[in-house]
Amino acid sequence: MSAVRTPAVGRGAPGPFPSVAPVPGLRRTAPPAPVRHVHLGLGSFFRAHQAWFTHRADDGDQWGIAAFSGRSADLARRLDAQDGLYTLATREPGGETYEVIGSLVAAHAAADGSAWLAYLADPTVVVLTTTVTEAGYLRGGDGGLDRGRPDVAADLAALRDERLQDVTTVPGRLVAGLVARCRADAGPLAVVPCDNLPGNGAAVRRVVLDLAVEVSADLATWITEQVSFVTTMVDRITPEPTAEDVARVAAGTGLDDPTAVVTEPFAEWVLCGSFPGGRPAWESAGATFTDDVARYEARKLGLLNGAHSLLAYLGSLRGHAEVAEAVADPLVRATVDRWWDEASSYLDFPADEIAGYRAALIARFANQAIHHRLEQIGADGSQKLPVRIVPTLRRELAAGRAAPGATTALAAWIASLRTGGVALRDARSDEVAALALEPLATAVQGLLRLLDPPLAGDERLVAAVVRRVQDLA
Ligand SMILES: NC(=O)c1ccc[n+]([C@@H]2O[C@H](COP(=O)([O-])OP(=O)(O)OC[C@H]3O[C@@H](n4cnc5c(N)ncnc54)[C@H](O)[C@@H]3O)[C@@H](O)[C@H]2O)c1
Ligand SMILES: O=P(O)(O)OC[C@@H](O)[C@@H](O)[C@H](O)[C@H](O)CO
Repeated sequence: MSAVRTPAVGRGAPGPFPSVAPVPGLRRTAPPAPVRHVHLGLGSFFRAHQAWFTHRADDGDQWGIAAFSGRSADLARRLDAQDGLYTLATREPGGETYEVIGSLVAAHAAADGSAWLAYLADPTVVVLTTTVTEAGYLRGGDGGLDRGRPDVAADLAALRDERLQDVTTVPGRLVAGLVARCRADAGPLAVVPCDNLPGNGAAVRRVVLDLAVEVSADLATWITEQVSFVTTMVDRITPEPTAEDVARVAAGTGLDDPTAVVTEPFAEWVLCGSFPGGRPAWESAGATFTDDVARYEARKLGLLNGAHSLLAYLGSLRGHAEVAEAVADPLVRATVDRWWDEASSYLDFPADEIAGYRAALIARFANQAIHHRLEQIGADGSQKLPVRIVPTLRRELAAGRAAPGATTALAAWIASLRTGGVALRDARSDEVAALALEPLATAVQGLLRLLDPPLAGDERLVAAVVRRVQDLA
């Protein structure tokens, strides 16, 4: 991996700075690090965040990562053709810098079940990270595994029949890998979810154990004893790369890299939990290990992600396409501030730190070099709003306050569904679309129920959301 390290750029570097010199070619000139870490969900964020932290870690050359795409084979094939190497472009308004990331040493298609099982049965593999979207864990309304789904039932049947390579869902793949590990007596493993879900360690542990116990009680016991589930707060704004991004990276580096990723300079990773088999020294690359991750999660999910969802729906209704554009709109910005005032009262940080965090977020959102499409953020509203907006809304309502910021966020989602703000892409799109077509009051009640059943029983809230949807439509 040392053969592909580039000069330290990006996080902490003073800006603005010009594009740096071309990176080395996208083929390895030295043997890669041994695989000790497996990742599921080979998307842009993993490449800008977890793989980058490992690349930057002091002992990164001991920690190769084998990553599996969530669904498609194309990206894995392209990365494989480049020995897993790819360009990470860090973009500020004043310029772009490039690193070739070397920590990804093998890229596999989702369907490569035999490789998945072989890695997880290998005692030298001790870390498993995931980025599969909030919806990918298939949690039901109570947070447990949604057992009513046909794909979950099919995975359970495959696991019981020992057809471990036939599973298709994320919980199914995790459990199949753990069956292989248990059989091989390969020892402890840390599962490290890196999606925007509060308490993501406990959330993933629950769906995994819900499925495992149906396969066998012994398997569930083995998982309880051998597998730790680490909770993480992850942060780095990384939009889906466009063809224009790839062309700009090629122009800046002199190398054609179809797998290039564009990200912002800021990066944060806060982790809580044990790594019984060891881990990379991610703290040497800036990660924080703590016993109390919940307050970091609450701050990030409420202030950053909550504002992102508000920007997505309200911004698109006002004709904007990207975050930087939407946050520059005074009406949208004022609503974000209102939402932040509401969310901030429940955060366990000193007021000056919250003020600093908010100011930094405005600068991050306003970064016009990052083309973060509202449509990407607005996907899966039924999964995201319950963790980003609803907890604050419930507390505000319990305190007898009207919560206009939170109310506007939910109303903007509903108005967007009814009048075409961001295009509907949702894990529950059939239900969401059908509810949105109902007469307004029925639609509001049904959609609030989908987010959080008690909200639908609050008549004052329903009336307030109805009025707000009418204002926005
Ligand atoms: N992009 C960001 O700025 C960012 C920042 C913080 C956290 N995250 C988290 O990372 C996740 C992935 O973001 P990304 O930008 O890499 O997205 P992406 O679309 O580039 O990649 C997502 C990966 O997850 C897989 N996937 C998606 N849905 C799945 C499903 N239902 N089952 C199995 N696999 C599935 C995809 O195949 C792909 O491999 C987000 O959903 C979020 O929770 C992203
Ligand atoms: O990635 P998602 O789809 O969960 O959410 C979209 C954005 O809010 C999110 O990706 C943020 O950019 C990110 O969480 C910043 O760290």
